Amino acid sequence: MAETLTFPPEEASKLSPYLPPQHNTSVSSSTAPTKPWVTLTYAVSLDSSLSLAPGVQTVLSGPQSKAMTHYLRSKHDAILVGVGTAVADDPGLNCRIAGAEDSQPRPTVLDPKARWEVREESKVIRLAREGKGKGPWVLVRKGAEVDEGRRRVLESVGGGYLVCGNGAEKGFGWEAVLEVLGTRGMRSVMVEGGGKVINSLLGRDKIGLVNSVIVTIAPTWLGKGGVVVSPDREEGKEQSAVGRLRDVKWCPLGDDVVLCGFPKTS
Ligand SMILES: NC(=O)C1=CN([C@@H]2O[C@H](COP(=O)(O)OP(=O)(O)OC[C@H]3O[C@@H](n4cnc5c(N)ncnc54)[C@H](O)[C@@H]3O)[C@@H](O)[C@H]2O)C=CC1
Ligand SMILES: Nc1nc(O)c(N)c(N[C@@H]2O[C@H](COP(=O)(O)O)[C@@H](O)[C@H]2O)n1
Repeated sequence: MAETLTFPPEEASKLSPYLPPQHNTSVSSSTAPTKPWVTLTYAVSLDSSLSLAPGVQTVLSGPQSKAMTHYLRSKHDAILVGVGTAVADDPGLNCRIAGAEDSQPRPTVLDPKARWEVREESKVIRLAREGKGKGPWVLVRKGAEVDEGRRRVLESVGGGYLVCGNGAEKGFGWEAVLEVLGTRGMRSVMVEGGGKVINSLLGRDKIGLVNSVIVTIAPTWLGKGGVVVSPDREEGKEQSAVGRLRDVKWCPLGDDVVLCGFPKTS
């Protein structure tokens, strides 16, 4: 049986400035879609690695910061990962906080070429079927060849393939991703990873898309060869475009420390 997690209210209150506005009502169909609030959140080692190697799931968060991640999931409408993570981790992408079982985020997978072999046994599908999570949305490029069996699996749990962008780009721009989510009533999205997703979201032309950053830092070095968070640096500049966070707060949680802050908006 899946574990149930608890996250103490005194810890939760420290995070509240960095969370999206909470809504008690469902979105009315007349509400114009707006860009969802984006929280970028992940766990890294002291050498900025998300995992030991591409395709390898690596536990970094201790129990308290893991509970924090699930608390964050309860505060967002959607949770987003790249297909690399979906393939490597077979993630559940649900919320397992006691008392927040009804606040399930919508799992969203960026998969331009529709290569994720989602099946009945995939954890996210099993959890959705058991009523412990929602059916995933898989964002694919216009013209992607979609497997009909996988489509049936997704749709059987209320998920599905969503076409994103105009097919002109290899992937799709973040603006297109957020538009697809906003149009479907998602007012907040928590981006969890992996490396390509995070580094692309911290790119030069993405300033203003990320509203807050919450990073768990685990007291370990994974060593060379890991999947590293390190966005491109503009030529001749002393830092990446996203630069330094403001209004920073450091919250120790067990052996880990959680860093919260706001990125540049312009
Ligand atoms: N420690 C942590 O908090 C986390 C660790 N991970 C780890 O990260 C690793 C996976 O990272 P990566 O291999 O870099 O894969 P990834 O999860 O970033 O997925 C990359 C793929 O996503 C798609 N994609 C990414 N950005 C896109 C965009 N803007 N538009 C369209 N498609 C886009 C592309 O198909 C790309 O090849 C795994 O080992 C996983 O365990 C993943 C999430 C969180
Ligand atoms: N917060 C955090 N700490 C770690 O140590 C991790 N490895 C991850 N990974 C992310 O969590 C997903 C798996 O969790 P569930 O099966 O959904 O509970 C994984 O896919 C990454 O997005 N996160």
